[in-house]
Amino acid sequence: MQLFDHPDFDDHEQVVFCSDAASGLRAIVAVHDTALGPALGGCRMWPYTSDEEALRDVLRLSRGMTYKSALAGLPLGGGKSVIIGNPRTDKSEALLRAMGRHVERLGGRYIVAEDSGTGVPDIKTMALETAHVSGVVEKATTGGGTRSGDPSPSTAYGVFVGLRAAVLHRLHRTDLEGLTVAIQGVGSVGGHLARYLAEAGARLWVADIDEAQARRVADRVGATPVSADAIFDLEVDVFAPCALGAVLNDGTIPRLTCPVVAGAANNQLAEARHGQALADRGILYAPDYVINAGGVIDVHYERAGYDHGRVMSHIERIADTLTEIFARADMERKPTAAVADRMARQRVGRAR
Ligand SMILES: NC(=O)C1=CN([C@@H]2O[C@H](COP(=O)(O)OP(=O)(O)OC[C@H]3O[C@@H](n4cnc5c(N)ncnc54)[C@H](O)[C@@H]3O)[C@@H](O)[C@H]2O)C=CC1
Ligand SMILES: O=C(O)CCC(=O)C(=O)O
Repeated sequence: MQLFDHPDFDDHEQVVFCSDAASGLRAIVAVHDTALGPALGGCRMWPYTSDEEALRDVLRLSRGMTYKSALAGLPLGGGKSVIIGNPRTDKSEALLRAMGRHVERLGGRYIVAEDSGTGVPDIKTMALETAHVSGVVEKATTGGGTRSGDPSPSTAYGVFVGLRAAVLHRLHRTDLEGLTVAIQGVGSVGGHLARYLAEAGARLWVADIDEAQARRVADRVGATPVSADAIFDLEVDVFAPCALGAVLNDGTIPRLTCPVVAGAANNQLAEARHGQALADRGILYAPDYVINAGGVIDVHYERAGYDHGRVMSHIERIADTLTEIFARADMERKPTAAVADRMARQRVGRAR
């Protein structure tokens, strides 16, 4: 397995392979860049079929976090971790505590939070061994209620305001009444996004490999459930990928007829060239790490002093950042993803 010469290595500051024989933990922590601050990023648990697949995922995810925090204007660097295993069957207190001890050994260079396959209780278990966690504290909302440490509702809100900005730019529409949206993956973020969109009057189609979950969300928000494969072929205004990565690839892009792709999933482009492939088809792509920054904004304020109103207005600035990226991409005739990458690298470069 390549490491320093890995195509996704991208000068990572530190990559740590973690194991714990007693609990069966096998994990990788990737710290991409700490120029702007400590590397904050979620811990994904997934039954990777090879170590190589896990390494590639964590390297791409952690670089994405550097760019995400940079363009969200946060004093944070980029990192991420993956646990190799099935979150339904392989999770145990011993395994999560072992992961917490590995995070603690990094001395605060990496701060762990939730991602696919981990939730608030898991991060709370890690917190028994390390203080370097976020996404765990119950927070008061402006409506007078409370919200758990789970950043997913904030991520979904950011995707919602970002999607609105993309629709305004590409379709010149200021309201979402009757807008048609296909959501791929209706777990934590996709489920909340469906609610925001339904409340705004959008017509929704939802798909999930967990078909019961797709039906539950569809019933709740009045959407139409479709199969996980059919979601790419719908004639809709917006395709919102909210499952896992590499969903925009040589096989799927030719099937899309929507003018806008705007969703929460990390690493949506299988390869950088797929940003150009979308632009060639006239599809406006909202770069993933820009539109899905609501979660990292939320967990940042959890550590820096939480004020729900301030968090929401910071998240709403995602729309301004996207609008700037779309305008520059139009002007320079470049894919939006390439423009966003350049802006993020400039911000990190200035911090260095
Ligand atoms: N949770 C958060 O706050 C944030 C999440 N993200 C990203 O958003 C994505 C979704 O995250 P969560 O909602 O937290 O994860 P989740 O695990 O709660 O939900 C993902 C859903 O997608 C479904 N799924 C997986 N593969 C699928 C496929 N091929 N077709 C259809 N459905 C499929 C799963 O069954 C699951 O219901 C991930 O890529 C994550 O990295 C990004 C920023 C923050
Ligand atoms: O949402 C989180 O749990 C923290 C940030 C993160 O990992 C992400 O944005 O992918």
